[in-house]
Amino acid sequence: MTRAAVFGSGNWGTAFGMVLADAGTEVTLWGRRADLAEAINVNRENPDYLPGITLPDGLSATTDPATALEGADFALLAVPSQTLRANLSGWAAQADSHTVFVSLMKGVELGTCMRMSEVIAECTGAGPDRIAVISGPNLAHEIARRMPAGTVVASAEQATAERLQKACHTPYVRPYTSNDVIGCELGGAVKNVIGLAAGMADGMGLGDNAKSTLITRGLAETTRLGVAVGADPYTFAGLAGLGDVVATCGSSLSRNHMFGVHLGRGLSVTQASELVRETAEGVKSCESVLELAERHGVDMPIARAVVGVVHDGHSPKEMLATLMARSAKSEALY
Ligand SMILES: NC(=O)c1ccc[n+]([C@@H]2O[C@H](COP(=O)([O-])OP(=O)(O)OC[C@H]3O[C@@H](n4cnc5c(N)ncnc54)[C@H](O)[C@@H]3O)[C@@H](O)[C@H]2O)c1
Ligand SMILES: O=P(O)(O)OC[C@H](O)CO
Repeated sequence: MTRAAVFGSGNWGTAFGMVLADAGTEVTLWGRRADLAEAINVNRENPDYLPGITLPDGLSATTDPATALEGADFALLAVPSQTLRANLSGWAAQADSHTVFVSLMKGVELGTCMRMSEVIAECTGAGPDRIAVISGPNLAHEIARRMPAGTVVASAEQATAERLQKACHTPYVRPYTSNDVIGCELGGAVKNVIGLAAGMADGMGLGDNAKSTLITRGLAETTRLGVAVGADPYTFAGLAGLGDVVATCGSSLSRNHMFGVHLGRGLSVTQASELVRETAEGVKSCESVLELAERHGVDMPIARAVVGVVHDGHSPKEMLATLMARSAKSEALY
């Protein structure tokens, strides 16, 4: 039987643990809190993140990373992107030499501008055949209710992608394989930044044309960055690109979207953080995405405008004025 350790018992770690278990994979969920692990094991529920959802039998929880990793074919990582490096320094040595590390995260590390698969490679020493990424339009609360979705399982090694695809294929999750790890990761990380901008537009009541324009031009600048760092531009037309940006920008279940809505309604970053208490990756990753773009000489006006609001004290109205005042140009798709 395939075994998986899932690190992070928040929304996505728990929901994706359910997917794996429903696909017949034996899952051990790691979390920091003993009381939450006990609630999961005894009550078959994660009351903090997915209240009212009964967890499948093939899923148990622990606070001990070694127990989670014992015999694991896959170690799936669903912690905040900015803590991954510190987390892996405590866990990596306990993994078997064959364990495949899988990023479920959608962020870029501050300071280094590394994608999560790059952080994994550096911290674990795993080669490309032992690294994978899963990304797509996957709102945890819908998946946990077994509502249908597609997703992308990406690894440089096709055999790794196919093994992981099998380990998470259920009647309600349809995983597609890809070899474009860079494109899938950047699609996931940058859509959170676009989601913040679209949320601000919604919060300001700017209408569907404005939001659609942000989605489309946001995808263009995401693709521009992706191509500059080695991604396949077509990946951004797929589930990990277009698919995810549409789900994020359109859903009130998206934390990034809702964070932006609060800002657009006039709340401060501190007030929005208090309302959206869960991980909204774009709030931090907008800075690392923009820095990555600048390192590669790529223009990302929407990401720059989001950084202006979230970190430099600009108002969403100023963001709108800045974006609309840009000089006229032809519509390059990236
Ligand atoms: N929620 C979704 O719908 C969804 C879907 C796809 C991808 N993701 C991505 O998955 C990742 C996790 O998101 P989430 O929704 O599960 O977030 P969450 O806020 O629901 O859960 C985060 C988990 O990480 C834990 N955590 C926080 N700080 C930690 C630390 N320093 N060390 C170890 N653990 C720590 C928290 O206790 C919690 O269990 C993010 O990168 C997110 O973009 C989320
Ligand atoms: O809640 P968000 O904004 O982190 O989005 C969740 C997923 O990434 C959507 O695919």
